[in-house]
Amino acid sequence: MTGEFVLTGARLATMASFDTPYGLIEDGAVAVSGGRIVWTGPREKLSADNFPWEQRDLGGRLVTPGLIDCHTHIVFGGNRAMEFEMRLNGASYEEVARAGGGIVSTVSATREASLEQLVQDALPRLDALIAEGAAVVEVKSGYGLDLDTELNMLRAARRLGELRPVTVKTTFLGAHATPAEYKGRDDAYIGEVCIPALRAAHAEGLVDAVDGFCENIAFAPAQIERVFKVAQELGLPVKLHAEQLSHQGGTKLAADYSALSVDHVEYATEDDARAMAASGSVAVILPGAFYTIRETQAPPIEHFRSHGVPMALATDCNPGSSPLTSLLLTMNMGCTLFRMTPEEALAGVTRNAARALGLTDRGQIAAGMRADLAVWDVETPAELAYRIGFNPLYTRIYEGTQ
Ligand SMILES: O=C(O)CC[C@@H]1NC(=O)NC1=O
Ligand SMILES: [Fe+3]
Repeated sequence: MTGEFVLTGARLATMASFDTPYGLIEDGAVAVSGGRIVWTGPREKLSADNFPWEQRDLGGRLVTPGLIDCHTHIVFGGNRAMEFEMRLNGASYEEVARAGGGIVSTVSATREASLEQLVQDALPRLDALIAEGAAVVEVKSGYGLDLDTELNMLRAARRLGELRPVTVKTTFLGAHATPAEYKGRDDAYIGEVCIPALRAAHAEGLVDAVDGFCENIAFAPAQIERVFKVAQELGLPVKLHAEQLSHQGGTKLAADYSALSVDHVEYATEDDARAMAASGSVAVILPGAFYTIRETQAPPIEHFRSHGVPMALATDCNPGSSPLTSLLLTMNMGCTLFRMTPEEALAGVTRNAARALGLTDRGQIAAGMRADLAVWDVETPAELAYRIGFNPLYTRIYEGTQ
């Protein structure tokens, strides 16, 4: 189904209003033309004269906005199952990192991989996300840590968006770790590799946003700020992995730069939440990493709620701390591990995830939005977060095409 059509008999979780939970419209209709939603509302208010198009009755099925995974590292070489075993033998995530494992151990496999190999390795991960209704996927660099490979990763990310009916948003993450050849010389790496790679990637049109890893096993706020200053000079928005394993003050820095989002935030404080509320930054909650590295400090959901900080949820799909390619399981984890409500979880992979990527025409079912929709064989929206390991997707509509 493509072109102009009307969906009827749909329970619409529009995520577009706060009047009712999920912005729910019980017996709704959606008129689509040119890949856009041109009208939506209760079926009885649909004027067939205005939209004399093919109608398709969805039989009462639930319709949500197409899902959005706003934080992934799905482009990388190799895998890290052996570290999984190390941790099962008692090594902590930080001990693995300090022993030369962690991020830098994926770097050599990524540097050795061709562009085509990086694309082919990532496609199954992308397909798994699409199979659960994803319409937008953010993809970061950060496993090259040299100029050529950082660019190759972002080229692979762009290629993924050409090969599949999905929107790929790219994020430069050169400040992910210091590579072995710069061990103990973080500042030199930032100046000699990371920043030149950012400039080159931007010049090639490969960068939609800039990220960093602010942590005691990665970079200090002052080092991240060097990268953020260049992002600002290039007119690129920023986001930041912050307060994941400890409190380093990355959140405040990100808020100072009006970051689109601050991600992980397990160790964020109420003051951090206030700063994020003031800057309009989204808290991106990543339960897959919390779960995989057996973290014990949950993110301050209540502070985000009370200060009106929008919360997104994402897989953080990466080979070390979150080998997760299910947004539905991510939603379940957000509820079960962090006590987010099912409505917050759905907002986390739709409306708020769009905001975390600076997208204004995704993540909601409303006139003017792109016609990215997911149709589900469930009665209620809560079932999407409730079930574990079950994918009830009936069909996916991407930019008005089923
Ligand atoms: O272990 C990896 O490969 C990525 C870890 C991932 N990156 C980051 O900044 N925080 C994480 O948990
Ligand atoms: Fe991450």
